[in-house]
Amino acid sequence: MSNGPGIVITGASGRMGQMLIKTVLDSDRAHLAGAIERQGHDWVGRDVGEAMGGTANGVIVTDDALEAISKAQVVIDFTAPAATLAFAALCAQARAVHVIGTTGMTDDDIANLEPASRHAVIVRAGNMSLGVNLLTQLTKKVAAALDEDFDIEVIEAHHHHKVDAPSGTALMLGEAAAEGRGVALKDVSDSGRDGITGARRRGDIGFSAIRGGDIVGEHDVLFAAPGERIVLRHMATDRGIFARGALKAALWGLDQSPGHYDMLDVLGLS
Ligand SMILES: NC(=O)C1=CN([C@@H]2O[C@H](COP(=O)(O)OP(=O)(O)OC[C@H]3O[C@@H](n4cnc5c(N)ncnc54)[C@H](OP(=O)(O)O)[C@@H]3O)[C@@H](O)[C@H]2O)C=CC1
Ligand SMILES: O=C(O)C1=N[C@H](C(=O)O)C[C@H](O)C1
Repeated sequence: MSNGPGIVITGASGRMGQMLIKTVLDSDRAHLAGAIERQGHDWVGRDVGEAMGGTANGVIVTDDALEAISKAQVVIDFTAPAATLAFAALCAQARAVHVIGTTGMTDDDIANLEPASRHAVIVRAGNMSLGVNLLTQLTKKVAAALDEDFDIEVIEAHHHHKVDAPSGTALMLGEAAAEGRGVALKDVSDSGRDGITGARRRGDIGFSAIRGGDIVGEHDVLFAAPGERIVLRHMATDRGIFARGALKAALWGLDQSPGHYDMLDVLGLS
């Protein structure tokens, strides 16, 4: 007898895909209903437990996403923007909760999720950990309390495989800082400085990205003024924090009406 709702994991062979599979298998509140990989991937047709180097668990990796999703209540998806948009359409069709951790989505990509969110629950966040979501609220408060004498910089560091910058988390923190200041991030964002950039513009929110080794994810929000600095910091040392957040979002999403939600909604921090 299987426990709780059936959850499908996309991008099963990925760093987060494997962590999510372990987290769902360890949970007594849900069960693993499917594991999806793209067509031609060498995991397709194999038992996912064995493919991960462990014991068989009876879930065979498939490239037939619609078939897998139609048998589940939830899809947890940490893949890539184009794949996530395609999975959103399938989740809407199957009325499955779609938990999206994928980052690097453009404003157009996010707008393109809207039709799906009219039929199914979407929970999307660039970071699913409790710590980072709490940090967004602290960032907003500090930014609201300080004036533009304090330059705001978001500094992030990740492993050398990461393909997008600034990270989804850095953008969440930048949005929170902008909200605290009562400005739109798009009007004050400054990322990718290189060459003769000119002096820093008062009121800008800057972004810097470090890529190296196996860094799981580190984020500083720096408030720098003449004579003093405040640094708010989050350090992730284990991808399990993101997977546990995603599972929490999945279970929460089952009780919601169709719509587009984030982790602040799930954690009751909004
Ligand atoms: N919100 C959060 O809390 C977190 C978000 N992330 C985000 O999650 C995403 C994945 O990160 P990570 O696991 O490190 O990346 P990986 O590259 O390790 O994994 C991505 C997986 O998605 C698969 N994939 C990509 N495109 C498709 C497709 N079209 N159809 C099916 N599968 C596809 C990849 O397959 P293949 O290998 O064949 O390309 C791979 O298995 C990133 O956007 C990252 O920023 C990461 C951690 C936390
Ligand atoms: O790609 C990663 O690894 C991570 N991505 C997310 C992001 O872009 O912020 C979350 C976490 O920092 C790890």
